[in-house]
Amino acid sequence: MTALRCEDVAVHFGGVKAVDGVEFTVRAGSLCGLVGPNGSGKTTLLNAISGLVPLTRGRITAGGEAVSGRAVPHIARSGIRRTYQAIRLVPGLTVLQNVMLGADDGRRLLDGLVRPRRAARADRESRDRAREALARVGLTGLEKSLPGALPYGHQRRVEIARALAARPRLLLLDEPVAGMSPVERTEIGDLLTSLRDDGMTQLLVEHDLEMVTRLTDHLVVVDFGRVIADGDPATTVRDDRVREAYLGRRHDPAADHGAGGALRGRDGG
Ligand SMILES: Nc1ncnc2c1ncn2[C@@H]1O[C@H](COP(=O)(O)OP(=O)(O)OP(=O)(O)O)[C@@H](O)[C@H]1O
Repeated sequence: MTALRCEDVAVHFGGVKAVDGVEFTVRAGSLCGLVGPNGSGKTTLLNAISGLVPLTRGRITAGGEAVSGRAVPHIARSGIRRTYQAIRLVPGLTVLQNVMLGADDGRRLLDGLVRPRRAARADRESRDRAREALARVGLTGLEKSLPGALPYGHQRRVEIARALAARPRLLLLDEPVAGMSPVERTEIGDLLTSLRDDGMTQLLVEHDLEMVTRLTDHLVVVDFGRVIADGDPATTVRDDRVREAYLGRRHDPAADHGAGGALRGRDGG
């Protein structure tokens, strides 16, 4: 079954063709990697799927329903949740409160104004879901901490918990291990595979090709806003077009890694 389908998706910013005719499918229950050199259009694609940027052309569907053309809250309520490249936690709220923001689909706030009793029930539900999500990412016991007091790797987990609290059907992850130590990267990798084992569909943007090849079921490689390779990770990563996109010459990107290192592509960012 198809969880996500992008058909001829284009996002242009004036003359910049950030995404230009992208086609790919993510199978339900799979962990799909989306890789490519710096500036190849990965984040723009995640933004397009989550409704943050409008499509110049094309169509995106999730579980058969149209996503393109919908507003961000509608897409979020339809079960598509994401994390961001830069951590976006609210510093003045506790870990639990931050995660509760993900569990709440906006109705709690509305109910609070007009139906206080129903709001109290929704609040309890959000709290339960948030605790469940924190347990899932291994952060039980840190509910009352402020995010700024936690190590960086834990803050990333809080972000993932916030997305999980909505019990999404599709989780978009934008470089969830960026800036992490090798141990933290391995732990997050284990978390993503265990979520996949639970049946959660994920689209993972990540620069570390060795990690992506190891974790994912399927790999989509983009360059200059276009898909240049798509398929089984081990084969795809050795495709000549992928080698050339990363290094501008024949090379084996997957073999070119130190532990935890990441090939950043053309500009080495
Ligand atoms: N809002 C914007 N306005 C103009 N150009 C943009 C905008 N957002 C992205 N771009 C450009 O679109 C291209 C694709 O950017 P995008 O951030 O999607 O790439 P990326 O593959 O996620 O890069 P990275 O790996 O460095 O995060 C780049 O040339 C970028 O400068």
